[in-house]
Formats: sequence, C-alpha cells, structure tokens
Amino acid sequence: MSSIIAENEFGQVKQVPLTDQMNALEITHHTCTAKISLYGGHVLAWQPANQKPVFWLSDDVIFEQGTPIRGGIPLCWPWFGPYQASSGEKAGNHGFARQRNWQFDEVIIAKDSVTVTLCLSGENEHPSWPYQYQLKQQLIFSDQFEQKLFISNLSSQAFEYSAALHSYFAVSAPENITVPPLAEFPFDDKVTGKEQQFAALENCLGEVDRIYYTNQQCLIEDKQWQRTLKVSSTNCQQWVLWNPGVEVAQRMKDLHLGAEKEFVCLEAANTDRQVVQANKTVMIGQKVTLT
Ligand SMILES: O=P(O)(O)OC[C@H]1O[C@H](O)[C@H](O)[C@@H](O)[C@@H]1O
Repeated sequence: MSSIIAENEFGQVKQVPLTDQMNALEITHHTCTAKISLYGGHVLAWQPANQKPVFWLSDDVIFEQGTPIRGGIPLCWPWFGPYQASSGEKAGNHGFARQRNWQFDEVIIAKDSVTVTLCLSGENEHPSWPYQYQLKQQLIFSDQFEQKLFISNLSSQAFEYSAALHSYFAVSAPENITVPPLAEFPFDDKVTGKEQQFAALENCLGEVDRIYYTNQQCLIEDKQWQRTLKVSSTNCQQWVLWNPGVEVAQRMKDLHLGAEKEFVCLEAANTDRQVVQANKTVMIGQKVTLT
C-alpha cells in the first residue's frame, strides 16, 4: 500500500511497495522525480525536469534480500571489491551495506530541493568486519543531485573501510562517451591486472574496469544525447570506471540483453582501506550536475 510521507506546495514523498517485502520512496518535486529503495539505501532513479533519466536501472533487476540491486547507486561498503582479511578469509564483493534494510530517518521538502536521510547501524555483521558502526546517508534531489555518506565508528577501536558510490549513469551508448580528464591520470586495469597504466580513453566501450588515481571533477560527455554530466566527489581518492562489455554482461543474470550498451559506471571511491578512529565520523560524497 502507498502512503504519503510528506507533502507541500513544492512536492511530495510517498512510500510505495517495491515488492511484497520491500519498500521504496518516490519523490515528486517541481525540479525532478526520484526513487530510493530502502533495501540497500539505494538510489534507483533521478530525473531532473525536462531531462532524460540520469541513473540507469536494469530491466532484469532482482529485488530480493541477499541480492544487490543492478543499477542506480549501489553503496559499496565497508569494502570495495572482494575482501581479503589478513587471516586469508574471503568475503563477497562490495561489502554488506548494499544488502541491508535501511531505516528512513527524515524528509525535508523545500522550495529548491528534497532531502532524504537514511540510516543503517549494526555490529558483528560479518566475520570479516565485526565493528560497531552507524551510516547516515543524506540524499539531496533537485535539478542537481548530492549524496553524502556519514560513516561513524561506534567501536572502542579504530576500523578500516573501503567504499564506492557505484553510480550507473544512463548513456546513449558507451562508444559515444568520453570522461575527461580521466585519461590524464594513471590507472590500475582490473581486466589485465596491470597497475599504473596510462592510455587514451576515446570512449567507454567495454570491457573497461579501471581504478583511476585521481579525485578531480569528471565530465561524462555524451555526444549523441548532447548531454554533459559533471560529477565531483568529496573525500574520495579514486574514480572507478566500469562497463562489462558484451561477453561479461551475457553471464550476468540481472542484465537484460544489450544492457551493457545503456550505461557507464563512474564510481567515487576509496579503493584503498581508510582508517576511522574510535568514536569518529567521516563523510564521503558526490555531486552530479547537468551542464
Ligand atoms: O557485480 P557487482 O558485484 O555489483 O560488481 C560490478 C562491478 O563493480 C565495480 O565496478 C568493479 O570494478 C567491477 O570489477 C565489478 O564487476
């Protein structure tokens, strides 16, 4: 059943069922529409008024406990990629935050924007990562988008995390996309395993899986759609650029046929582990604007 959470002359936020077990928040504002899944604390959609959707979501997305959502902005935390503990123990890709049910905390519908705050807290959630933590995610939607993830260490000892705000950006086709100024910086190539590479980036045709060592503001230039997205990050050290290409995409059960031609992932990331001292909070974030 749908229920209105907040409403005024500028917009409305509704809770709507995503499945029998999962709920989403649907935002309608004079500047944009957006949708957030509480499962994963996951932005599913954002579309500024009179624009095409900015984030991409798979037609074959699986909304199921224990399965990450394909598209939108998965929150990779408290680790990015596969985790290898010093004990040698392995854990699943991209941490557990994207597979938890987040609590909805606050909604503010203002004249210029809608702000939604979500929370997740826990302790002993994974044998590889037992610490007590709290996450607060602030999402601000308007004709631009801002995401802030506040990471609090509630343990009595320091912990380490790595993370990515793993945005799937909708594009006309990866071959039409350039991402200046990434090509000016060195990258680790996860496809070949070679580190500190330099190469031209004429387009984003996959398979591309690179960790770029820069945090400079990036542009996603789409020649066909004549759209440029400006993406900047806060307290993130790298950008990850990913498109699976046709062969990898065909092996992924939650990608529809041809899905790899519809998105490029540009992820604001800390791929190396970062320390958060006991009782401290750090923030990582990103901002997306259309030019
Ligand atoms: O399938 P997932 O666990 O969501 O990961 C999807 C992709 O995420 C990142 O971009 C990584 O760099 C890729 O290596 C990975 O394949």
